[in-house]
Amino acid sequence: MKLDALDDRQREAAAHGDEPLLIVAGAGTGKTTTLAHRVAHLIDRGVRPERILLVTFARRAAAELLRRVDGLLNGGARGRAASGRVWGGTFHAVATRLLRLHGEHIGLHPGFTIHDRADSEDLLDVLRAELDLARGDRRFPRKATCADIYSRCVNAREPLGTLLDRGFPWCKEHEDGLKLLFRTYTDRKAEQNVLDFDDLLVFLDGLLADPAAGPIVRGRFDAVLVDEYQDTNALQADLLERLRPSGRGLTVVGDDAQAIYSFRAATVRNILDFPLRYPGARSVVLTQSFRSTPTLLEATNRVIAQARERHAKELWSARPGGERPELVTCRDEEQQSELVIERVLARREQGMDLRRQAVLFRASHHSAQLEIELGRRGIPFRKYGGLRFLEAAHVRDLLAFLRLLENPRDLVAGTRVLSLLPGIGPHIARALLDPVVAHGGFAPWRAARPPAAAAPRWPALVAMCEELSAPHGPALPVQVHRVRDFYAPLCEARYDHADARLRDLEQLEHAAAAFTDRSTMLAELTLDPPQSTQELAGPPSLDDDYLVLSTIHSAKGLEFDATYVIHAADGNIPSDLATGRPEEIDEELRLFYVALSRARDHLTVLFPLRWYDRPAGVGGKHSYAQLTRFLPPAVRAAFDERAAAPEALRAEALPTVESGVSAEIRKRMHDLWS
Ligand SMILES: Nc1ncnc2c1ncn2[C@@H]1O[C@H](COP(=O)(O)OP(=O)(O)OP(=O)(O)O)[C@@H](O)[C@H]1O
Repeated sequence: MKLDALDDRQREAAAHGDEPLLIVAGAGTGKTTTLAHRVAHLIDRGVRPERILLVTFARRAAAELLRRVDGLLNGGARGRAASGRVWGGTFHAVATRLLRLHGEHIGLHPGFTIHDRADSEDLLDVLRAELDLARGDRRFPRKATCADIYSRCVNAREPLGTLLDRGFPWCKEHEDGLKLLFRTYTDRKAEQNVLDFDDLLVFLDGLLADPAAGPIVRGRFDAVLVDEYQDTNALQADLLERLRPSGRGLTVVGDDAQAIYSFRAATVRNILDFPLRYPGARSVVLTQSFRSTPTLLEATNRVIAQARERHAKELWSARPGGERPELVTCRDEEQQSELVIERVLARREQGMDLRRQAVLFRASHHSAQLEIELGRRGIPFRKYGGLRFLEAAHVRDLLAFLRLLENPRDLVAGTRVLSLLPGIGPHIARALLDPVVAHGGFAPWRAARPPAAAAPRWPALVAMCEELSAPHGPALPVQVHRVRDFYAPLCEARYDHADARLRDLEQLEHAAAAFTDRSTMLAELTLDPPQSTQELAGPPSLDDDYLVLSTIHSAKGLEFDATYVIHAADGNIPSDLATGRPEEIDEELRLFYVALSRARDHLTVLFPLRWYDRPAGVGGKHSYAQLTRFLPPAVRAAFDERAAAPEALRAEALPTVESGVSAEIRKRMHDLWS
């Protein structure tokens, strides 16, 4: 296979032999391109595709990479057949598959169901009450905090005491209670044959450490390639070492400058320490950006140079000059939206499709005002990030039915389902579920006596559960349809906008046809949730044109001809929620860098001087903002700075001097004399 399309360093990485390989690839330097070539090269060299494991951050990324591999293998049926056999997916998806195949070696029942983060929180909440931990005058941590502590301990491989000292000192006094809670949580999951996200990795670790099963699983693969290595955590790095103890056949690719997931216990140390973990590892550093113009790189290089610890690498580009990035100060959010829309439309007039342009922001709610304005003017857009499809209550309800059918012992799913019926609360639900858990099926419900309010619907529920949980039940879309029919009146009774919600579920019914079985559908949706019903409906048609709105986290790995980074104010980026420790500020800086490095040709950073506290404009409470600290004068020198409407701005901007504290002081001084 030819590697002509690559530059020298990319080619060196793609054609590298079996020694451990670290590719440190700056933004836009062709990391994805190189990885795709490496996979294709391995296949071409005779490695069997099913012996290649490709771990990516999201299912979409794996699919996109394998599509490129296809193309490189000359497309056609042979290429597709080959790339289709490669093991691709996220750590969690790969763990699920391996555990279903080999978990029995370590006593795991292959029919386990998976709890996502919200389910884990629910179970912890139930146990917290059951164990009576919330008693006493000092408040026991909330369910979300408990889940956070638990997950961080597991993923960062840190003992509870140390983690509490470092990250949750206010919970230290509850250390014993937390230990009891987590022990009970672990037992309860075992009784229910449930694994949570963290368990998937922990059980895979156990499987690989098992003297009998470990060699079998390791022996499945000749090559393991990992994308976005900068966002892996300690447990994931250890898992990789268990898969490839000497590092032979292991390739990791990443950019420490784009590490943005420490809140999931990811550690940028993994990439920095790779050469120490695998002595003799080859490191290839890619610095030629094929994406951004030199003028944009000048600015982004200056931004990331402010990071405290990183692989020093200055990106360069062979592309001709280009337009300097702009930093635009706006009066307020309205003006910011107007300006973005004006530019977007002007560029579309010049032939740049809407979807080659993106508006990026730190937090999902930062785009609220812009969304209203786009809606008002009828400009199509798609938003990525923020509330995910699976977080919507009605979607969770429907999936709870499917999960219960899959695993009648899943108490969290069962409680959710039964609580939908009138007259049933958590205690009655538990009493009804206990015999089902003990029996492992729904037969005990035939003779059960639900409360009077639930009685009219009870026979239909029991009949549905028995039929759909039987071994050779109807096809998956039919099952979803049956559940949706049963659920529709409950949804109408419970939620506003039931029509729209039921339409979402119709999408889910259509999407069900694409999965081989219920267990795969549940695992895939849980592990890599779609962001919206549109995404569930499959890739958009080429005729669709829409502006992309995205949180910075969801824009990772993407590129656009023009990007608009809005709300570049301190408090937004770095986020108020993260301004504690220097490491957190560094992570916010890297996020800002990820945002700025998505643009190929045009970059506009916008900063509204004044913004309203939510909800937009209601109540009229606004605050004055400071430009983000990540754009000090030395960095701003690489930008063209301008004010959106200088006249209006000057008049409006003046009060900033006299706002807040100084205005208060003046008023007090004034009042002194009245
Ligand atoms: N050797 C090359 N010659 C020409 N174009 C290239 C080459 N390598 C990559 N590109 C192009 O450069 C752009 C960035 O490449 P790619 O998407 O692989 O970057 P990346 O390193 O994964 O980016 P990021 O880390 O920022 O997500 C793409 O448009 C890609 O087609």
